[in-house]
Amino acid sequence: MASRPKLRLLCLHGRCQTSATFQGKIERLIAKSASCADFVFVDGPVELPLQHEERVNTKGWWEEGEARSLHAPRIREVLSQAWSELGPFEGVLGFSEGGLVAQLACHWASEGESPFASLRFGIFAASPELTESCATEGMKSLHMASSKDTVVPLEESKRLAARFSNAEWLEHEAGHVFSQRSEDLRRLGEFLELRREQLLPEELASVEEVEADDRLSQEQKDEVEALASIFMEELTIFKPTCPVRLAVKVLHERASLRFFFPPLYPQVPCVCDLDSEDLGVQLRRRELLEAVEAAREPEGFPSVMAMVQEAQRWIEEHGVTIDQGLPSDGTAEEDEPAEAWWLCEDAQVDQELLTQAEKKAAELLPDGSSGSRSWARQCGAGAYGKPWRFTVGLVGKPSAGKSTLFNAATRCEKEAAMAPHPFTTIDPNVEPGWFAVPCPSVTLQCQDECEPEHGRADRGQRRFPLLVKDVAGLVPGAYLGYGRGNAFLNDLLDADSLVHVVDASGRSDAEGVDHGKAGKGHDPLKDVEWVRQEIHMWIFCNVRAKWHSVRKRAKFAPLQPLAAERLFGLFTGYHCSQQLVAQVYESTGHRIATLPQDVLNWSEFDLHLLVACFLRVRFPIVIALNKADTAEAQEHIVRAQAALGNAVAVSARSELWLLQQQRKGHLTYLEGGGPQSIAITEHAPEDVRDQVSQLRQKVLEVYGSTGVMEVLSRAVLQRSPVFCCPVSEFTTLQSLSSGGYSTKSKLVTMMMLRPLSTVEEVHAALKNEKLVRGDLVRAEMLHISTGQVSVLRREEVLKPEGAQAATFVLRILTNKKAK
Ligand SMILES: Nc1nc2c(ncn2[C@@H]2O[C@H](COP(=O)(O)OP(=O)(O)OP(=O)(O)O)[C@@H](O)[C@H]2O)c(=O)[nH]1
Ligand SMILES: [Mg+2]
Repeated sequence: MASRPKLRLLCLHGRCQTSATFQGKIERLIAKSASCADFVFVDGPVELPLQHEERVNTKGWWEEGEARSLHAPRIREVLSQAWSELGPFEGVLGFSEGGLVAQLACHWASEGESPFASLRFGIFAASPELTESCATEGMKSLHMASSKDTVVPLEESKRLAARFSNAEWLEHEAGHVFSQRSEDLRRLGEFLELRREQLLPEELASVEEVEADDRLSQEQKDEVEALASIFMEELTIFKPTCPVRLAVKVLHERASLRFFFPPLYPQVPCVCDLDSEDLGVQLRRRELLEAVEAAREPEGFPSVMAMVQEAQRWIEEHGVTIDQGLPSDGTAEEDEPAEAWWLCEDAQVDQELLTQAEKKAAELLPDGSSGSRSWARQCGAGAYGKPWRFTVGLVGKPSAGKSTLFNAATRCEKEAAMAPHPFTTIDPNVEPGWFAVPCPSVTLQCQDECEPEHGRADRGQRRFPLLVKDVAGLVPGAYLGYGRGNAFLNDLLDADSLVHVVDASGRSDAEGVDHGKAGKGHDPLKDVEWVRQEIHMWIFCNVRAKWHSVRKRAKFAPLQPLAAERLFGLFTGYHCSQQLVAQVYESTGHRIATLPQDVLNWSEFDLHLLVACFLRVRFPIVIALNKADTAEAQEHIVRAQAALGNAVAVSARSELWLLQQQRKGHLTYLEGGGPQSIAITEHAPEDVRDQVSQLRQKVLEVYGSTGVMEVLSRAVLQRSPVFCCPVSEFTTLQSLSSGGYSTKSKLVTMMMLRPLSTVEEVHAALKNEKLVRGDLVRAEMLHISTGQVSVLRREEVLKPEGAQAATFVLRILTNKKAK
């Protein structure tokens, strides 16, 4: 494991940005150089007025019209605070106005002013020059500039570079931006690596050297000493000793937690990071770090010990996915029968048992039923009190049309690659797309005055955003690592539900190779079964490989209380809580109280059933019978829809074509609509007219629409979300919008929340989005069908009536008025 510490780099945003937006702009650089440097962001001290369509105020470093000189006390204060709470920093990186601030920092460091003396280099992107000449002695620099920059001319950036001796120069064509071109990122990465080698030697320090360093506080020295006596050779202390940088091994040689003490630690928090080259650990990195962060002691107290212990506990608890792919831990029971079902090789899955388990699971948990159960809340960890940003994952075999559906669903200008050969897509594409929700304006008879935030109310529905994720094609045996195998399956983990894209034309075989019209005719119904089973086997094999660890706990009396936690913990890697797994466990007819005795007698079927039920709840799947426009598809679609509840005929290519023609001005098209939704413009070419008439005949008249919007909507509604329209008055139906203002138009704002959200959580979500201020005083609901108003209790759960999507018109009163 690397023994060299990382650089700390202070990043300064440009005018009209914030630390968060700037971080987003350079995220590729951060990702590429994460192993070499920590990127730390701070906000400028001047809050700029809200601009059109902005939801938060952006920041700047100087007031409007103020001279940008070396005399800048407000900026010095911000930087000094950053240095003592988040620093010290070896480097500074500034974009545009932030580049001026970076010059100030270099100047103060060159002059030896406290606390900036640690600073050794600067990266200046699209940076103007300070009016007064600043000191640059001892500073290395890299300058990024563009001849296409119309804000800061190239010449000015060149003059700035000339002020530094040995300046490195990097020119690009992208204009007034921080270039994210791979070539430029590589150069920047090399520059950072070199600084790291020069400034941070690969040398370790002893506890005595830490003790002897006068620059460190006694509290910091005491903590290092205590850690050394507890962790001994598991602890590494890096040189130089000030600031303190440590690493503690938490998983033998495979992972360490790194700690960095800012000068004011423990009064300000230490920085903690996970260092691991192990894939299993990296996959869980964010979760592990969240758990570790939550274990911090209050400020003023040493935290490293508690954080390391939490990491060790978490790793033990989640062992299943952490050491995925690692050699066995050797804990398999010696006395287990050699032919036991849980000791099988991966490839040995009893297909018959799996099919039976799926059937039983479908009876126990019919499609779309889980959202209305009392435990639907447990599905998807902890995002209550916030709007639900829903992600639909598109899965299916290669060339089924996933990327075409993705491009159609997201109206993506920069289209995901589509081609008639397998594995066109390797890395997942993620973009915002749209689905349709019932709009309450229809029943409330105000459709004409209703202007939804997105699009408009039409045919009783309105558009609502979601994220669509297009992943690589799945091939048989993916769970064993074929195709892109497990990496692909991992890409799906953040999806809230799945759309399985099936090539309903039957022209392509199981591997996705298109045999055209001459193809023998593959039965698309076979594909439908197979994808669910592939995901099932992936989870099943992962759990089965650790089954011995559940048995171990169930067998020995002192460990029995841990058996349930262990079993449920084996599922939490699929982004869900232990409580959810516990509820799914009970839905299979078992009782948690007798779990240790029961699981010892479990057959392979029992585990299949648990996995099948879990899958139905965690990853509900809707089928898109794609390529509905082809002649061969019709027969298959009729058969498939008769056999399956949740299958929609789709022609992704037609939807995409319509959107492209609309963009070219050849027609107008109401997305998701039927034969009447297309109006050809006067000057449309003849071939476009022909195509439209074919498309109407083959798709819209047969299936009602292209099916794209429909299939996404079904995928979302499977998870039973709650939709809320907050209004200021029921009489006017005027919406609440940003800042708590009410708008002139009716029912503008709609928010999607997780199933069974309470009134209190709706309030929290509205507050989170800055639609209301203050504490909840009273909540009222307008019954859309009767026009009656009722008062809601704060703990009241918002439940749909019947199978309809749950849409609520609410009036939330708080103790603070809108600003
Ligand atoms: N006729 C017809 N062809 C379609 C439709 N959707 C996609 N195709 C074609 O099917 C081929 C494969 O489409 P892609 O969208 O690249 O398929 P994919 O599932 O993303 O494939 P991989 O990325 O390789 O997994 C392309 O030639 C598409 O034009 C459709 O609705 N109708
Ligand atoms: Mg693709």
